[in-house]
Amino acid sequence: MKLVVLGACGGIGQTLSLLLRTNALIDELVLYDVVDPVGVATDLSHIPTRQKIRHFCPLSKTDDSQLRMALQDANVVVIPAGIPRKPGMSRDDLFNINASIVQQLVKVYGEICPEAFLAIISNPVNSTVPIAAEQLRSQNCFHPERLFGITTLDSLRLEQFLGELTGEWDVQGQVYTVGGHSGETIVPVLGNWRLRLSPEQIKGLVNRVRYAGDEVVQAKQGKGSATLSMAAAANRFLCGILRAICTGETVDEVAFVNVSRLKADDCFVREMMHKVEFFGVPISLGPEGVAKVKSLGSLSADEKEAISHSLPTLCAQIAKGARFVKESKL
Ligand SMILES: NC(=O)C1=CN([C@@H]2O[C@H](COP(=O)(O)OP(=O)(O)OC[C@H]3O[C@@H](n4cnc5c(N)ncnc54)[C@H](O)[C@@H]3O)[C@@H](O)[C@H]2O)C=CC1
Ligand SMILES: O=C([O-])CC(=O)C(=O)O
Repeated sequence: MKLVVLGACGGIGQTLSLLLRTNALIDELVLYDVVDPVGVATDLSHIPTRQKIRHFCPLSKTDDSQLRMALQDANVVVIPAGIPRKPGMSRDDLFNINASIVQQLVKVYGEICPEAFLAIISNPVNSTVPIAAEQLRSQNCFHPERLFGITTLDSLRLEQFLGELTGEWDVQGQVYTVGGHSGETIVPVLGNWRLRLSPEQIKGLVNRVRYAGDEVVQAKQGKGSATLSMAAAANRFLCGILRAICTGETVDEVAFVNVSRLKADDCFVREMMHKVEFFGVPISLGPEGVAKVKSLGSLSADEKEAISHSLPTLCAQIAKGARFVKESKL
């Protein structure tokens, strides 16, 4: 199993690579960054595992030969490349820089390893994932069941903040977020836990999860956004993908995916799939990618309303990503 990290020298990339270094399902870990990853790779290579570690960096601003080599025969590709926010910025403010970074990396992915699972971390996720999809469509190699925006950090935060309120932290899978990855497009789904909380507690919890990214951006005072918790979130998600590919088990995850062509059991989900092309949903993953969208269970009136409310913003951010690719000269 070969896993490639594109943007491996950043705050997320380094921490995530550390976590992946000890994953026994990975035979070859490849680090790629425009900043030479030789130091990070050498450092990680002293951690004893049978995993092979390799590193690549472009030879010049226009060189893509090293990226091509990095991606050769990849099974899983994760992209944390791109700039992070500073206080006062929205994730959408990152669009102008990160859109081109993601598009360029995905173009080469499409040429070299379009069958690999592709997981995108770079913000704004609500637009970078549609950018990847549109770029791959233009190359006739889009596999919607293998493209993911990683929104796991929102669910991690929900689990943690719920734990702080209830004293119960072992709630993975019982609560999660759906929708997108920005402000009001993040919709926490509380399942039976909503019965244990007062309306004020629910309101406070939902608001904290939605704006938890800002909490970290402000605390880091201009030195970036969440890196350590994001690396933990991406590691959780990638461990799920690796298990699904390597063991053939069906694995449950939540991710921002192209819902319009997926199977779903739930009629609420099916109805929503007609209104929006990409949405964060609970999914069952198999060795070929997303097998189906899982049911959202019984939603509260507020959760349903929040989902409806998220759709116009999400649709606009998705369309912005697709338009960027259609108008680009890449
Ligand atoms: N999906 C999510 O929940 C989250 C997403 N993020 C996003 O992740 C991204 C990365 O964040 P950090 O690691 O904190 O940033 P960082 O600035 O520490 O690292 C980014 C890395 O990307 C590299 N890079 C830039 N252009 C590249 C290219 N063309 N090819 C390869 N590498 C390239 C940089 O050299 C740098 O090493 C940001 O866009 C941030 O907003 C951050 C937290 C959560
Ligand atoms: O807030 C940011 O810019 C980074 C991010 O997506 C998060 O922490 O959720």
